[in-house]
Amino acid sequence: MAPRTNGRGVQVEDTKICVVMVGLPARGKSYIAQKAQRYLQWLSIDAKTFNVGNYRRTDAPQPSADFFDIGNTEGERRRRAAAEAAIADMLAWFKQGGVIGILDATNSTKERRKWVMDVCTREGIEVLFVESKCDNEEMIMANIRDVKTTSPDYKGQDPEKAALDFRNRIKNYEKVYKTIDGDGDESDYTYLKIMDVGSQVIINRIQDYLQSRVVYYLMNLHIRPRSVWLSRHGESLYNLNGKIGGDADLSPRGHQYAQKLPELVRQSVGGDRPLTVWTSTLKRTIATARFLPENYNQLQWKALDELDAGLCDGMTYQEIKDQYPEDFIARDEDKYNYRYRGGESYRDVVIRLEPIIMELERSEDILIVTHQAILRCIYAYFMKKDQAKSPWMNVPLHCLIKLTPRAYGTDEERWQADIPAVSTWRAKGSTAKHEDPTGTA
Ligand SMILES: O=P(O)(O)OC[C@H]1O[C@@](CO)(OP(=O)(O)O)[C@@H](O)[C@@H]1O
Repeated sequence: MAPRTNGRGVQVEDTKICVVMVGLPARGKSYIAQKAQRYLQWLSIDAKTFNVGNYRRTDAPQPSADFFDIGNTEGERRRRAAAEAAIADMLAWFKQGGVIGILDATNSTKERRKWVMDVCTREGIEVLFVESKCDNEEMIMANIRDVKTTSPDYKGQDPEKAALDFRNRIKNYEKVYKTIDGDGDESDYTYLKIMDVGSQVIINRIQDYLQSRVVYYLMNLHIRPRSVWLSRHGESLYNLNGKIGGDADLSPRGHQYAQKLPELVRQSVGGDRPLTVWTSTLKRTIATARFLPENYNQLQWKALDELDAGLCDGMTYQEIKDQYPEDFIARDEDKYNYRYRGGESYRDVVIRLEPIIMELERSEDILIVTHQAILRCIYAYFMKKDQAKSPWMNVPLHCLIKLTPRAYGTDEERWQADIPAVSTWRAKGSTAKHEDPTGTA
């Protein structure tokens, strides 16, 4: 589409994209859809998933596998009606300003894909097909296990019967399923085809920046089991004094935490499996990671440095309130968007963390030793915390957090080191140097 100007002569993007999932059931389409939605929302790009199955489920009781047979005309009529309803809602959502709509369905025939393509093109919406093609039995089985325990279609049913029914449903789809093969009309389509969860990918006719961002992200996803460990640095001398920013050394208790960290990590890993360690380039995170075993690879990232407080760097919250009272109030009113004079906002931090998230998605087990604001942003990505709340989250010092991504969410465990530290958490409106977030002192 032609770019629009915003009145000040600056070109603004007017792209709207419908990401159309393609593939047989149990190929991880919903997983891909929800990951893409989360990634985009975290980057403040308005994205929403429209799951056709949910529309089908609202109008009738749970059907059996026969319902999905191509010869079942009533089934076909209802499945088509569900797709129409989902698309109608998506188009209405685009009109209200939505940017990336994700149509989560099998879209397994060329006819169905052409229909979606025509409807979207008429409305000026770009279409990006994302096909997950997988013949890996192990992965399909894992997905079936997951579906039969989590899908609303099989709620309360005998798991064995559910698995059998689901397998029959897949067989019915297999009768009509056509992969996007670049033949005929489809050779002009924009698509990403992911084979066996990333072992091979095919990309066709990617048109613009936003599409390429989505495609690059999806290419980096994997579903091998792994965890991400997060820790703040040990208590610093600045933390003790209630000062923000800076590049201070650890306090004596901070050093104790550094000595304790290898044991905490070993406990949470459940063995001697080495992790890769990422720190910031600031002294307090590097010092915190220095006793970790030598076979742990360590890497310093500038992108993991603490939120830059600009002119306020090195001040206490009380000093900021005294010297920049308006800024102090503005930050409390909208902490996510407030940008320190000459420094950064949480929104800025998310943008600079994007390559970290991309690299995390590509990687296996990683331990990140970083700072309060940075940890909040990374945590928010995995745990789907919204922007208004995440900058106010309490992330205690001397605590190791383990996040384990699963098919439909992320599990969290915490290990608190038995080493006291000040609290750097601050309530809205307060300038207290150290507060107790639980209120129990
Ligand atoms: O956004 P707020 O809540 O002010 O928290 C960020 C602050 O956390 C601090 C501690 O108060 O980070 P750090 O973990 O690096 O010590 C400050 O340096 C930083 O400005």
